[in-house]
Amino acid sequence: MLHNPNHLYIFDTTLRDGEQVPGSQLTTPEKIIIGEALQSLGVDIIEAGFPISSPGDFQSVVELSKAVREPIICALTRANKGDIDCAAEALKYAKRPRIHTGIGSSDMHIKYKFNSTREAILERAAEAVKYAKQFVEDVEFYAEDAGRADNVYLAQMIEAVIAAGATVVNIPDTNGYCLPEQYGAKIRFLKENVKNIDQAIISVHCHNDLGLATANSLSGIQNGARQVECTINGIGERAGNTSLEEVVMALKTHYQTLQFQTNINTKQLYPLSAMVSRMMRMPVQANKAIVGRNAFAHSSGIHQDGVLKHRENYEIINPEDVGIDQSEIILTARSGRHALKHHLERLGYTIERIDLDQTYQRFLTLADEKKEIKDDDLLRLMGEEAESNFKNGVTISSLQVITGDQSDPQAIIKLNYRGTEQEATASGNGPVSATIKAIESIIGSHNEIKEFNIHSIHGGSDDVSKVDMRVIHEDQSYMGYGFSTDIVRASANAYLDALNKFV
Ligand SMILES: CC(=O)SCCNC(=O)CCNC(=O)[C@H](O)C(C)(C)COP(=O)(O)OP(=O)(O)OC[C@H]1O[C@@H](n2cnc3c(N)ncnc32)[C@H](O)[C@@H]1OP(=O)(O)O
Ligand SMILES: CC(C)C(=O)C(=O)O
Ligand SMILES: [Mg+2]
Repeated sequence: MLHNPNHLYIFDTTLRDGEQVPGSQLTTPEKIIIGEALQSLGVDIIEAGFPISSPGDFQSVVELSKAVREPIICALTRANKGDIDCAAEALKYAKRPRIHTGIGSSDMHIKYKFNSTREAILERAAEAVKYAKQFVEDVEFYAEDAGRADNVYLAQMIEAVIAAGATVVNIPDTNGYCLPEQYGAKIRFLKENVKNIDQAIISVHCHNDLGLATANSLSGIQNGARQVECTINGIGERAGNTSLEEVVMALKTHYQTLQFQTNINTKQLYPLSAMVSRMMRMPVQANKAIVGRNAFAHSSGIHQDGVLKHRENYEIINPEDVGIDQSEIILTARSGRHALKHHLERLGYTIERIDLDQTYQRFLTLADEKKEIKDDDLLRLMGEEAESNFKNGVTISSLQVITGDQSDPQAIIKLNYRGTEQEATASGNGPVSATIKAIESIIGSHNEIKEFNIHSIHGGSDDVSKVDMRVIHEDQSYMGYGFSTDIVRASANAYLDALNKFV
């Protein structure tokens, strides 16, 4: 098979090996949705299923072959005629079909799975490839448990299946046994000792039982493999398979050293990871490389300061490259003043007007009580601070609003302003507008409101609403926040919160 020597073929087996995870079985429409997303991601080969295993899996391979036309569609079989007939039938609508057949290659499997001999198994391997070739040109052979197989015997088997017509030879570390150096040396051994190896592409298929699947795959690639078999989020039997996003981002990050290209649009990695996790009911662990919730989250002060000064101090990948908007600075009791200042500024606080050291001490007390400090906690913290800082600030002593569809809404408000209680009434085209006008008539100035958002904190019509607004005063912008079960009162509170920052 002719191929660009710098192209690394991405063989995705999320729908086959990934789907072997208990509880993660997919319906045919779900498989098609994921298959189409894998096509858009740019994978070269999709292993769609194991057609003999059930009528449902057979049908999924048929439907996926019809729906997904760009990548090669591959179906798995054992080394027997029945499986191969079934796979060929399931693939009959595929634009570019591949049959993936194979058999165990370790002495363990030969003796304890097949109760057979090396010679007989080698013959069955070559026979299966020859038989599959009657149906499709593209036949991949897997030497199951190659990780534990004797290299000399493995080389004989690989030579025989290439002679029988295999276009791709897959060397699986089925049980995730190998160390990276051992696995790399195995691939190199095959490169150097299989006479006809240049007539096929070597594929790596590693499992993660020792957490080495990605390292082993890269080692295989560095020693001559040109196809990598992987799954989204690394899902698969037991501890899983090589994770697609890890191997692709390792190749991209180390392009100067490894010089391999893939067709993967890496910006789709995170959205696809989330989709697969949801559909396969497999949560992604928080510290999972590339796509975990914490992969681009910084929570300790020294790291946060470093990232805020220059992102690359603590990030080797730009989160946007994998489809994540931006890194996160998580506020905890391990955060420092730089991180706190960053979030306060983001929320619209003018730091020059705040005693950062004092605020930080109050923040630490709160952070020791709570694991993570969210925006609402900061707003509450700053609200309390505002109350003590703005002893002479404007506060509401009462608010009455009349609204309905018979007349313009009217607000009657009493404010504590400059040491006295003052009252005003105003109407507007809505209850909030009437209230703001009433406040403005007491303070004697009009300030433009640029942004105005109302959110419910937990959902439900009896919820506390949170209002944020950006108020422009003398060309400066001030954020105001207000909370109340009454959205008009929350809006008035937010306006006064902003106002108290410049009054
Ligand atoms: C490493 C991997 O991921 S391999 C792929 C694993 N995926 C699956 O197993 C898919 C789901 N499996 C199934 O639906 C079923 O197991 C089937 C349809 C494949 C087979 O079901 P059954 O015929 O009932 O057999 P069962 O699964 O119990 O046993 C497996 C048989 O296949 C044989 N076998 C296993 N691997 C191979 C192989 N690569 N080539 C030929 N025969 C094989 C076993 O020796 C055993 O045969 P035996 O009955 O002569 O002892
Ligand atoms: C069927 C083969 C390719 C496999 O999944 C393995 O050996 O892990
Ligand atoms: Mg596997």
